[in-house]
Amino acid sequence: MPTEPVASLPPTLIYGAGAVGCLLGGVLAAADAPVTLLGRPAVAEAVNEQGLTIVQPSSTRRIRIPAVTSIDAISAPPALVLLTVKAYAVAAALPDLRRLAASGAAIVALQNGVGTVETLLAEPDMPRLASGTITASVMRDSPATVRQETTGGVMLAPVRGGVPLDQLAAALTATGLPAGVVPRYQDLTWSKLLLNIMANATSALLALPPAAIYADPRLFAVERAAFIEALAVMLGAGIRPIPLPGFNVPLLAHAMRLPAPLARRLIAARAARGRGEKRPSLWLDIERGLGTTEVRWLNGAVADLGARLGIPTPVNATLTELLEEAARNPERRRAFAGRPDALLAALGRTSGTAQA
Ligand SMILES: NC(=O)C1=CN([C@@H]2O[C@H](COP(=O)(O)OP(=O)(O)OC[C@H]3O[C@@H](n4cnc5c(N)ncnc54)[C@H](OP(=O)(O)O)[C@@H]3O)[C@@H](O)[C@H]2O)C=CC1
Ligand SMILES: CC(C)(CO)C(=O)C(=O)O
Repeated sequence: MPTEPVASLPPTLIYGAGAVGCLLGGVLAAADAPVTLLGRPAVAEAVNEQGLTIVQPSSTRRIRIPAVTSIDAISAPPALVLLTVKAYAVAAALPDLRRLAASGAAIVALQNGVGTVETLLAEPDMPRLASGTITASVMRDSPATVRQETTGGVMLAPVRGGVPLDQLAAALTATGLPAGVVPRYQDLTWSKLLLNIMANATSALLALPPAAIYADPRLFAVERAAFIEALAVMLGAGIRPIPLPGFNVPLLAHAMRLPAPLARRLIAARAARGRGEKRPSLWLDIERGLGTTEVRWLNGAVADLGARLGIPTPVNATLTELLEEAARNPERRRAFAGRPDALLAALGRTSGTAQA
């Protein structure tokens, strides 16, 4: 029997059976919530045949959850859609999302970065929208196995129209993933962006793990400058850092503004562990060889808002450009892989100095 918070969750479709989608769908299905996964054929086939294996810090479970490859195969129209594709895959999903919205579904966008909510808001016929973020780090080990690498939870925020966010938060919390609701989606998405830009673009370009980025004071200075730029554009737009499950973002923002050596001493060790064994997302994106990454929604969003507000964001703008070039052209990435001096030079930072 599902517990009361899970029983009150309306029929829910997880659109994007990847690491995050499988974790959220899996924990809800394990608690008997009415969830269906929508994913690629290899994933749907493996999940339907073998069940979905969820590895969490304190348990490993195999869960039965129906998986489909098309919205035409769903038995009843969902009332709720958790959108869990990458930000760069949202455009291709729009025709499905329009049909789902037309049949009454509310859509919760769980992408990292800033821009997906705005894309959905531009859709005139999506009256019920919300935003969400997950702070746990999740990897896919095989088509039907996902691994939650770090503890964390989910934070949700309304965007437009009525979305049963309190029910969703209560259901997720009942499954063991602490979840809450905040009033302003901009605070939510930008606070998560602050976490996501840390040791992400630099790590992807250099093919070095976050621990190596934080160990080098010159690279830490780049991280700190990118973070402070992002914070400046947020504050300039009236957006505030807020606490997210497992991450005190306001305290992090305070620590980052301390002098660089002190900031590094306070932040480096915790930040290096933030993703567990998972590589930073932009590194994973670039290695998939699709020619695209989520950098436009991360550092790129900082540069875009900075340009609109007249706030300089040279580090984020350059990291966006370099990563986009490297995603399109592997030769460009080879120029930086394992070569901090080359990246520092491309960022206009004299090698050997730790500029603020
Ligand atoms: N993994 C993590 O630890 C965290 C990720 N996030 C964010 O959550 C979002 C999802 O990330 P993650 O789960 O890691 O990404 P994944 O790439 O693991 O999952 C997305 C899945 O959706 C599939 N997909 C994309 N478009 C469609 C479509 N039209 N129809 C069916 N399936 C589709 C993808 O298939 P294919 O690959 O073939 O396109 C992929 O299997 C991202 O924005 C990410 O930044 C947030 C917090 C933590
Ligand atoms: C940083 C993390 C793990 C969650 O906070 C994340 O969002 C990601 O790696 O994509």
